Amino acid sequence: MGMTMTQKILAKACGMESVKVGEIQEIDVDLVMVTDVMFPLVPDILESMNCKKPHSPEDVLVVIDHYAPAPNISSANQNKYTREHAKRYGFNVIENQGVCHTILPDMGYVSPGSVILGSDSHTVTYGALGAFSSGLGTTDITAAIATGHLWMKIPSAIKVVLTGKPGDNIQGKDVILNVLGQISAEGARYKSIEVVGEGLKHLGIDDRFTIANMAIEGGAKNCVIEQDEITREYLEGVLKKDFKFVTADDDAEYDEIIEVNLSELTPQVAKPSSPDNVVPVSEIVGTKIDQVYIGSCTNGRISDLRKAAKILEGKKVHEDVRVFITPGSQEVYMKAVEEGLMKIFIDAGAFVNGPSCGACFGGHFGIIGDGEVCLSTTNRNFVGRMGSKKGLVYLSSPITAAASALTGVITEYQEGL
Ligand SMILES: CC(C)[C@H](C(=O)O)[C@@H](O)C(=O)O
Ligand code: SF4
Repeated sequence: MGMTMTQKILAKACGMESVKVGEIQEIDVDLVMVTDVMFPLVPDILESMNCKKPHSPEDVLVVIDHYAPAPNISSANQNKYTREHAKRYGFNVIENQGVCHTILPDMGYVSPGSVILGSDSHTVTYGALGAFSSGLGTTDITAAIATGHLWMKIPSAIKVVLTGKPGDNIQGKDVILNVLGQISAEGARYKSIEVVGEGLKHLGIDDRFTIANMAIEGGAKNCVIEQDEITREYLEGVLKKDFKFVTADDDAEYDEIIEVNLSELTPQVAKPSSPDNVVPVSEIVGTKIDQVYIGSCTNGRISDLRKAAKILEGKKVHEDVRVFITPGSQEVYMKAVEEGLMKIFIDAGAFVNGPSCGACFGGHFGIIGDGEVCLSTTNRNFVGRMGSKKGLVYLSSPITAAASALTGVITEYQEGL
């Protein structure tokens, strides 16, 4: 029986020739990432395990990104605790560099075939480069920190085949929203989503990060995207070591195969209050919005900002709409400054934040009030996700978000808007 990409990675990580769906295996972990939200639990759990010396502290990254810069005194104290204890154990602390899932790949921590576990559910993002990556609860994460390995049930897989060529107003966000609409928020529970097909060659690396990032919104354990020349070019720019692509066997088994024909795909939007509540943008054109948010680990990368800037250039955002731009990382921020994108945003009347998780999870930098409607490029639109429980969040691509920022209502972008 052939293996999927995920099975191949996990087989290698547990030193086996092959693994089967449903088996429980002990896998070696290459990297553990913990954010400021969960890290404060780690020292006590390590104590309770009687672990004085974690397995390999140099392979543990503690990223302070959610409540960064600290928006209030309790976060400031929590971050202080995190810094002190992370350093005591010898972990690497990364702060104010941006969102974990944007910075880890760009810093060269992710390679095809590597096993990365994170305390954050969107750790699935790294599968865009052919890694096995998954978000876990803090107890499991701490066990991996303590021992360097973890038990794992080998997941079955859903294959997503991308065909055709997308139009200019289509981004990775439209692809994954469409997939979520097809499979539902439960559809991939504890499964891998493996994305393949000739349509991939039209999707840049940033689009692929967006797709992998939102696999968790379908309940997926992980997501692996087929690697190709686009992956190679990106990895050659960030990795200092050799890497080898992971491929699925021709006779690998999938629970389900779904197809997205990119030629026919139109801009998609997730309506409140679930990321799988997806309709084409055209169905809800004209819905009034109070705020537009462009950023997060889903859509805070440079190509996202470039696309938004192209639409906003020389224009003014609608007078009734607040527009927040939150780059995913310092690196993205700097590039955007160098390319003149920030000037375009500010001239258009948008507000630019420093890189952070920001308002994505209702933390700070633009949360919404009672009855307000936000069109956001983030990944979740649950009740209360971006602030008030009486607010509503719609999810879209940066192109749709930028077009809507100009009109004050949900808008399908067309040339010449
Ligand atoms: C706050 C944190 C636990 C959470 C996650 O795990 O995903 C956050 O990053 C999110 O996007 O909801
Ligand atoms: S940007 Fe949003 S989705 Fe991403 S890690 Fe931060 S809070 Fe979670």
